[in-house]
Amino acid sequence: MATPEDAASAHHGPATLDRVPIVDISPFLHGSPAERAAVADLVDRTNREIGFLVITGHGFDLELLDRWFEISRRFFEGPGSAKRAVMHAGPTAHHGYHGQGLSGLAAKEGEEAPPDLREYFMIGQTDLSAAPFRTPEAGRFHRPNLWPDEPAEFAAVGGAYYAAISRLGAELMRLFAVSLGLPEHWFDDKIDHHFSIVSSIYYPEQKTAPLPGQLRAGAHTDYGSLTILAPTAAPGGLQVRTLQGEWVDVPHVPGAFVINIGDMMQRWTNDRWLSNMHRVVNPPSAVAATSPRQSIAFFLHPNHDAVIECIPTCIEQNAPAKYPAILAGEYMIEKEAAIATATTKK
Ligand SMILES: O=C(O)CCC(=O)C(=O)O
Ligand SMILES: [Fe+2]
Repeated sequence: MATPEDAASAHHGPATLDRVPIVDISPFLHGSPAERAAVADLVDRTNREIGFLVITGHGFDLELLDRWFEISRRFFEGPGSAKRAVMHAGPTAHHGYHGQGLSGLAAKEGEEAPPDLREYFMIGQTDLSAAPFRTPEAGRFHRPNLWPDEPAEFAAVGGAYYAAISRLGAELMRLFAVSLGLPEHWFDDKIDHHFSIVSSIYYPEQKTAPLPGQLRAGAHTDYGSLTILAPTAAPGGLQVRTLQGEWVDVPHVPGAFVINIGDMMQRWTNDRWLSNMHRVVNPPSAVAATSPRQSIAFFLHPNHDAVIECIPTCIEQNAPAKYPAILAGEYMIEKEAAIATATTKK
């Protein structure tokens, strides 16, 4: 959203974070008020200055994560016909399989962008029987999932992952609330019928050299409130751009998640927090032909009818509210329309 240069001049001197911190959040989940406040303050600083953090001590079921990686890998390594059978239905219908596209993620940032060297599968809410999912306005955001027949456990494990990571997402929103000086439960009723997406991503081994400028994932920002990413330890990984303009590797810590802020959260916080640029680089050529990579992203999108307007604690004397109120769903529709325009201009 805002460029690092904008954010740097708005808020910071030179002593800003130049790497992604690793934060143990268990004192927030289980500690005393003072321990909770210490984690929350660190998270506020991190979200202002780099927009990315690596969290340990989150208590997530890592066996479920491993299982989902394994089932996903079998799907991606399986036959093309099985993938085509669950192809997503169109540019605004995300659920299902996405093959390598026509242009990369960086196209929406106005860059020339050859296709990203990846494919992915997107899952939304798995049980749409509750009333908030059944209104006419909700339909656009809550489509039925498409499930492949093979691997047989795909739907069960993918659905279990969606439910479990949604619970961690809600806990992190509580941590964010405290970090912003809000009551802990401030976001709860804004995410109780969220339209989040789990994206299981596969970056194949590279048998031929990438085109000039072609990456596993081009430089971009995420759109939602927060992203929870589980990467595998493979060469050719995630990088984030610091406020000083350097690309730095996001450290890989076994069993940890990478958390980052999306554009909606930057807007919600009146640009106090940074939705930062990141990308996935190619593996070194010596190992590229034998180095596939996987990651699993959870994009937390609040309720489609949540009002995104300047959070009260983010209005300061020298920072009046910058953006008009907008519904989270409308915001995403505007975003998708802008991206469609940017990518068809190429
Ligand atoms: O695979 C990764 O490490 C990051 C993927 C990503 O940034 C995205 O899909 O938005
Ligand atoms: Fe991303």
